[in-house]
Amino acid sequence: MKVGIIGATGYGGLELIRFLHNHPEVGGIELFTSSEEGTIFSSKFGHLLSIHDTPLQKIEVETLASFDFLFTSTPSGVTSELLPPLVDIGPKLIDLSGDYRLKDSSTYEKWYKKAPAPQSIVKKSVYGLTEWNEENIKSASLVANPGCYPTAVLLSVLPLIKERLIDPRYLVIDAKSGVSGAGNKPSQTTHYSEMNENFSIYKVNEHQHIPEIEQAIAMFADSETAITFNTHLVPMTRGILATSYSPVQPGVTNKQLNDCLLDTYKNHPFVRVVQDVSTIGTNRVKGSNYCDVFVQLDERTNRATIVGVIDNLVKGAAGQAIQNMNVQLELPQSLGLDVIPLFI
Ligand SMILES: NC(=O)C1=CN([C@@H]2O[C@H](COP(=O)(O)OP(=O)(O)OC[C@H]3O[C@@H](n4cnc5c(N)ncnc54)[C@H](OP(=O)(O)O)[C@@H]3O)[C@@H](O)[C@H]2O)C=CC1
Ligand SMILES: CC(=O)N[C@@H](CCC(=O)OP(=O)(O)O)C(=O)O
Repeated sequence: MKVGIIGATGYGGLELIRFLHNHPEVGGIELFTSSEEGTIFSSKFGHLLSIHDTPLQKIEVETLASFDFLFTSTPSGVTSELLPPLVDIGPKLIDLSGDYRLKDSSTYEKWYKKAPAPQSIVKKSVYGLTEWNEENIKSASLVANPGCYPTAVLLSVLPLIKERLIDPRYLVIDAKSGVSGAGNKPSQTTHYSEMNENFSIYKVNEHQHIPEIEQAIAMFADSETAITFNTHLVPMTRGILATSYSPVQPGVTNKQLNDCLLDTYKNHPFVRVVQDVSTIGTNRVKGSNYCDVFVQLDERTNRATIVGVIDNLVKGAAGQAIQNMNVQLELPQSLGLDVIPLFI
């Protein structure tokens, strides 16, 4: 099977290469660029010496049309124009950007401040939160891979909202991310001397993942809600930890909350329900496709504390994208993704 990666030089692209390299069904991986055509990949990324010594190729629809799968890992606003001519002409498309996640074009315009993709194509796209949308992903021609924060948040809160154990009207989400979440383009906020030894909040009440989380809560848990969601930058490279707070419905117990998570994910290899809070943390999932979830009822306030942890570049991006490819091919979800977290 022939696979192409557009945006291969970015962090999401590099993680796609790392996992697809070991995927038994992938015969060839070809890498595309908008800015460095002809550059030998391993001359730019030394860790791929003797693994990817091929030149980066120019992005051309005619060339891309011959692939079985195309992964696009580009900034928002790129695939809204690039992908429409490729839909339904051959390759299955998996887009890691936010361009096809939001079903309402005016919502995309408002939060991303960019022109939306054509509505007819957005309509065809399938939201790739694997554990919650497997049946639709199977037959999708275009998968909109979820955002990194939404993955950590949704996998932890959706079961509890769906089973009406918590009240999503008062859901408050406090999320933290490592710096690789911002991609490889240098900026003032990610500059080492300004980010190191610093812990900051950003995009207060205006993060573009707010409408994505609300849309998914409506889609999978049948609840309309307006969430409070804020994001923080932590001086580390990888990882997201999202802590959500919500009142529980009257009479709900800690056991019911935990049983709900355990029951929801009993047949899902990548979501682990953690019982002992001392074993939850970004280094327990680092480099892997796991999402660890945790819930505990505060009996004093009758509010639940709900935690979701992922590696933003794996379950939050490349790993989930490959998990979706496996679903589309009706292969075991963990094929090519079965790695132990780095931990130390
Ligand atoms: N980093 C993360 O944790 C996550 C990122 N995402 C999303 O995935 C996408 C990729 O993220 P990430 O890898 O971090 O980003 P990076 O900034 O690290 O990489 C993006 C890559 O896109 C390519 N690119 C830039 N402009 C264009 C263009 N006009 N046409 C085609 N390619 C272009 C560049 O490669 P070249 O110059 O070679 O073309 C660049 O290396 C983004 O939409 C991001 O929001 C989603 C989940 C998690
Ligand atoms: C740390 C950091 O800056 N993270 C980025 C992640 C964004 C992202 O991946 O954006 P889309 O998925 O919506 O394209 C942010 O908060 O904007």
